[in-house]
Amino acid sequence: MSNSATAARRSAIYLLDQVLGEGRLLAECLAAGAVDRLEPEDRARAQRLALETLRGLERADRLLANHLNRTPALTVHNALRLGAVELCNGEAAHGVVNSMVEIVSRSRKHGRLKGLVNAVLRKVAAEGPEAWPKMRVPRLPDWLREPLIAAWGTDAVTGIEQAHFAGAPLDLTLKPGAEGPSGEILPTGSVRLHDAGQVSTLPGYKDGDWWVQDAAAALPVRVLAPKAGQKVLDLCAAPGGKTMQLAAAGADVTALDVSDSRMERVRENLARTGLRAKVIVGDALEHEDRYDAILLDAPCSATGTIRRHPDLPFAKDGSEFGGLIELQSRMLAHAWGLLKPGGRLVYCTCSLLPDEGEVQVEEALDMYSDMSVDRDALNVPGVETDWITEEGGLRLRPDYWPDRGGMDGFYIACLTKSA
Ligand SMILES: C[S@@+](CC[C@H](N)C(=O)[O-])C[C@H]1O[C@@H](n2cnc3c(N)ncnc32)[C@H](O)[C@@H]1O
Repeated sequence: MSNSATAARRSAIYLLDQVLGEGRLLAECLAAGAVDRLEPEDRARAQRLALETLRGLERADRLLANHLNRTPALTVHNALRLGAVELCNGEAAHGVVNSMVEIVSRSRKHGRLKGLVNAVLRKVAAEGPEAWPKMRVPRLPDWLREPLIAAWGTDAVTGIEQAHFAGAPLDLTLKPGAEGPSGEILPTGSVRLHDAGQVSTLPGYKDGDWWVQDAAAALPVRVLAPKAGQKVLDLCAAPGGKTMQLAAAGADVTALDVSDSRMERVRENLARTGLRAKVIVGDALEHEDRYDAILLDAPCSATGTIRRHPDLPFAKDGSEFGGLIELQSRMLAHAWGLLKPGGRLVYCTCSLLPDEGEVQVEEALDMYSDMSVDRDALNVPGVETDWITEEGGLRLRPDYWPDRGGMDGFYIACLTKSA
């Protein structure tokens, strides 16, 4: 058994402890340096193992419950969960079991449970791989499942859960005229790679020919369709996928975000791709100027991104969503004031909850007499008419394009201000 495989597993267990015990998002843990001491390959492995375990958590818990009289301490439970998922995904039993026994035996507090870990994982190794594919697709927790069923129906939520369990391929947005790695060209124009490997080693990365951006996330700028030279504000810009699209279209872009560290990513992305934008760190609600077009990609529950962030349903409980919904409507009101008469504003969120999408736009249309929806703006390649909503927005869900590998959940609407 290699030390490096065990180190990656130990870090994966730590990440699981943080998500499932402390309610922290993986992105927060990684940004705080949780796996920085590992070699790059082991770092990637630790992250992949944590993600796979969270995706398969319900199945792992069901298998383990057959062999546990009571639930052990969280970190031992997480070692068992990780071991069960690896075993059921075809990893060799001796490596997984020995590694988990070693990790638990080194714990001062839980070392005495190494025998239990050994016995339980051996049983899972014997029966798990055959049982695994017959088990139901893991469900979302009720706090999220129930409002989604109320919004989209049970069949749609089952499809969304299948998409979450399958995970996400890697989508790229190409700079106009650039060539990217060869992959599937999606109807909306993004390039999809099903087995991408390490992003920074793909052809064209260093030359800045493309950037990683889910196909759904690439649509708001296509809907806004900025013209060269137009003065455009990207109001919540970091890490900058949409800023780069706006700049690549030749717009005069101001990118604003409240987070200094996230804005650093925008600067790096612009430098890598050779694109230009004015970068401002500040509060969207305090920004003053006038623009021809505005993109408001508002902070939201991010419930549309669970394919790539399976930690979210475990780290969150919905308690902060009310505050986000209020912030979205204040941001939309402020952004509306920054838009010139005759201008266009795209409001979007990577949320599956209508309160952060359809309802925000319906309420805004009632509130502002100079606001109307531009349905024609949704006439972009690859957008299906079924995705267009009653109030004239675009609803995207992870269960769409099931044969292609799904897409992020998103809501997008183009609002025009009377001249
Ligand atoms: C959905 S993300 C934006 C993603 C980005 N548009 C992209 O395509 O890469 C929402 C962003 O809103 C920012 N944000 C949250 N509150 C803000 C505020 N009051 N003013 C400006 N930005 C804010 C967050 O820092 C976060 O980067």
